[in-house]
Amino acid sequence: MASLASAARGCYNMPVSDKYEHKRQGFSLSKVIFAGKRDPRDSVITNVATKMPSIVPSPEKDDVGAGRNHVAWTSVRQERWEGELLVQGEIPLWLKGTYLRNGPGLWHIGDYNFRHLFDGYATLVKLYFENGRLVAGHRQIESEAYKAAKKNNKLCFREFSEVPKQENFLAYIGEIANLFSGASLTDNANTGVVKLGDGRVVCLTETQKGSIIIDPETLDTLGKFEYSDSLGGLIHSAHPIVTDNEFLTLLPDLLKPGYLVVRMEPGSNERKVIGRVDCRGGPAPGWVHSFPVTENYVIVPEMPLRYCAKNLLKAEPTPLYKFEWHPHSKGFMHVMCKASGKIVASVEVPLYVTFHFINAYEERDEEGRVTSIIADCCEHNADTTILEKLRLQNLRAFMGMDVLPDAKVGRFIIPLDGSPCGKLEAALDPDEHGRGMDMCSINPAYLGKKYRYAYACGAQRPCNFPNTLTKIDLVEKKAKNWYDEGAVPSEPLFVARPGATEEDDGVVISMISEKNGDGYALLLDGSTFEEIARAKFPYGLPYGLHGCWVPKK
Ligand SMILES: CC(=O)/C=C/C=C(C)/C=C/C1=C(C)CCCC1(C)C
Ligand SMILES: CC(/C=C/C=O)=C\C=C\C=O
Ligand SMILES: [Fe+2]
Repeated sequence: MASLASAARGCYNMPVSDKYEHKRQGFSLSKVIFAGKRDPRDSVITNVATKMPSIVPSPEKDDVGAGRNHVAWTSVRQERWEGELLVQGEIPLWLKGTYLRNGPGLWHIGDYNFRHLFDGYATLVKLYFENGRLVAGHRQIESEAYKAAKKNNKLCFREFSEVPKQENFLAYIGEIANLFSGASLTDNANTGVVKLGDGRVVCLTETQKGSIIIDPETLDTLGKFEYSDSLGGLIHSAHPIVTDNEFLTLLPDLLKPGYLVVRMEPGSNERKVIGRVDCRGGPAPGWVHSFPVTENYVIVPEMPLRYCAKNLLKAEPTPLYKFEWHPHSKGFMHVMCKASGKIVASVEVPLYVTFHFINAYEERDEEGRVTSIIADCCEHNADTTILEKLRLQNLRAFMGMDVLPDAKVGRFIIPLDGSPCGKLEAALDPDEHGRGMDMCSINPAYLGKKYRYAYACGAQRPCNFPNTLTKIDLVEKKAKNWYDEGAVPSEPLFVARPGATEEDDGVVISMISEKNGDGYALLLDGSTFEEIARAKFPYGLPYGLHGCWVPKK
């Protein structure tokens, strides 16, 4: 057990093994005992499964509720917890498996507070469903960046907006040199989590070294996912396209502006090049947080929000962090044939800003020839201020003003007949979802295919962050919205009912951070979008980004 003295220093100085006694025997979850700091703000509850008393994480209640500091933007207090949750409503019996959600849940080291939502150390949350019951938990990912911060009580690697402070000029030069080799970049895998075709579960961020294998049951950090090829580069898309058959991703080339489109087989760590896209504008490739695919093509977006080598080197953040807005460089969409690597279209499109593509598909004529590609994304009306809005001080400062910039379901229409330009329009009236739009998912069986439904976060204004769950019907051009006043819901993840024939036959899982500092897991019916179950966590949940579903074998 940690001594009281070390406990008083808080979680950073305590080895994980000292902090917990933690066993799991099927559903009779045994002890989940936190031996850390005893603080009046820590709530003592009884573990639902065992009636064992346990101390569980709790947000700083004083700071939440009054609009000062929402639990969504408050660091989780303990490194891990697990317990069974009491379920209100009915969890369908067919729902068997684990929902995993990754995200930056710890935004400080000692007294030092991080600047941006994307800076936080990765917190994995799990919801394990079986027989209508639900076991939940969370755990910090043990990245090198997180471990070094704990050990040294300071930032040691470059995060999204944070750069370690150097003691002298020589150290500064050393750090810059390490930037070129990638050594000073973070491996804080805080963005997404994917299940590969071979069963390995990998947490990811935008640095390639931040690819970390975890155990979806225990949430243990198992080690780095090492790419065995020699493709090099330091960064990649945070959102590879992962199916049972392949892993596709984009590697931006900052030296000779372009992107490598690469593919990895299940069971392998070796990415192979499908082809290369050369950028058509600007001094650097556009930021590729995500990209879409169709059945036969990989769509490579070239956004006018571009990586910026100069900003990468800076110690102090610039308004757009490691990026720069280049409207004169224009925006493009490139279409590459997956089988041959040939570029079949490269069109100029209106300026755009997106983090997340929703889906894409091929439109065909009567003879079955592909005439165009439709690619949908959460589009921020070509306005980069969304990045600034995601600064923690802005998220925490909500005083009821309507400050979330408008966004829409942006639909790119990319002709394949050699026309030089594509179109970008709103797939439906953005007022249907309150002009907020991000954090999307679809039925994975419709990946790359003509589809009708998307699930995402929308807005009920006034707000400073997407605060609704929305089901978008792209045929009827209508949305159904779920809202809980003051709550911040995380990305809705659709899980199909086994054997379903309708696209929306399944459930939607989201995690909700409430305005009173509490949090709950929420299940909506995929079709009606009505609540079917919720389960309250014994502590408030920080906001999280992306999730995945790991079905029970
Ligand atoms: C959480 C999220 O959505 C995005 C995270 C992005 C990160 C951590 C980006 C990190 C980077 C560096 C540390 C330096 C190189 C550039 C860049 C990929 C932006
Ligand atoms: C949370 C977010 C945007 C919200 C704006 O409407 C973007 C997250 C990006 C990274 O995964
Ligand atoms: Fe993302």
